[in-house]
Amino acid sequence: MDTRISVDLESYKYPDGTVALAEMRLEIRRGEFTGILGSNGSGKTTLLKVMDGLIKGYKGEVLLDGENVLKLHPRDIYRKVGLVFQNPDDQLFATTVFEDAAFGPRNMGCGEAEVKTRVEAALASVDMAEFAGKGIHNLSYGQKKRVCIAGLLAMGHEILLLDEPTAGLDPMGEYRMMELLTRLNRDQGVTIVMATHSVDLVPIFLHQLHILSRGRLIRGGAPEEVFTAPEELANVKLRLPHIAELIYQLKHEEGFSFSRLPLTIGEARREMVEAMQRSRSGN
Ligand SMILES: Nc1ncnc2c1ncn2[C@@H]1O[C@H](COP(=O)(O)OP(=O)(O)OP(=O)(O)O)[C@@H](O)[C@H]1O
Repeated sequence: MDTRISVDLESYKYPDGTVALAEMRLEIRRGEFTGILGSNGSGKTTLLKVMDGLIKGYKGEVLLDGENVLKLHPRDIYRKVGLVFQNPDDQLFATTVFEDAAFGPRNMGCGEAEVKTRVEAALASVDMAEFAGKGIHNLSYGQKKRVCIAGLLAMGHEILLLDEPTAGLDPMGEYRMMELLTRLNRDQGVTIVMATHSVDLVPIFLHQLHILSRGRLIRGGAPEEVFTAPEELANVKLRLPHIAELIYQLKHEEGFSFSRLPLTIGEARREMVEAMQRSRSGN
């Protein structure tokens, strides 16, 4: 997999002197589904804005497909990368769903036939085709989030940066949003980076995880490499996924023998069945 975004920052300070990012080094590779996990104020939104070229004035370098983001024309960034804000009301502004999703392609100079094709395909990708004529103000919060994503897909973005896409959604809405992002990633090859607090959803869906605390990268890797011990996560105001916490307690407090820390219900079930079999056979 080749690198699409490379972040190598010594530091970024907001104008009021707040150091929001420090010694931040990470890579986003083509086709990966990556999570940026951290507690409130850890620097997730700032990092996404740095990747999208919205924040400048940092010490260090951010590369998009090998080119310095600060030297690229905004048009060349937005052709490839799209940022979905946490609150859809900060992003949507047209009166209808179709018109909102059409804004980007029209702005890129696409003719009306091309705009229609792109918008219809993008709305279908996010399961919102039947809402094309509906007023934005009549949509639910979760539907608005989908329209935000459709607007970026209609522009043909290959990389989506999403700021807490599951925030404010009900449990089924969270799950459906993660399934939608998984589909875009797996079936359409969209590289996805999402900021989140949602430790329970992350291991089920994501390939890579970067944990931030106070603007610094604490650890990174596949979810099973990152979620290993509750103490380390508690230090950065996070926790293990519930299922991993249960297995961790059974192992460390009740003496059950598990070969590894499972992160999903399916993995936990397998581990428990194996542990029971070992216990019955006396091993
Ligand atoms: N415009 C700004 N001016 C000054 N400080 C800011 C600004 N925006 C963010 N900060 C500060 O930078 C730090 C990182 O903020 P950021 O919004 O990136 O965190 P976050 O991890 O996205 O938080 P949350 O999970 O609460 O959305 C915080 O200390 C915040 O107060």
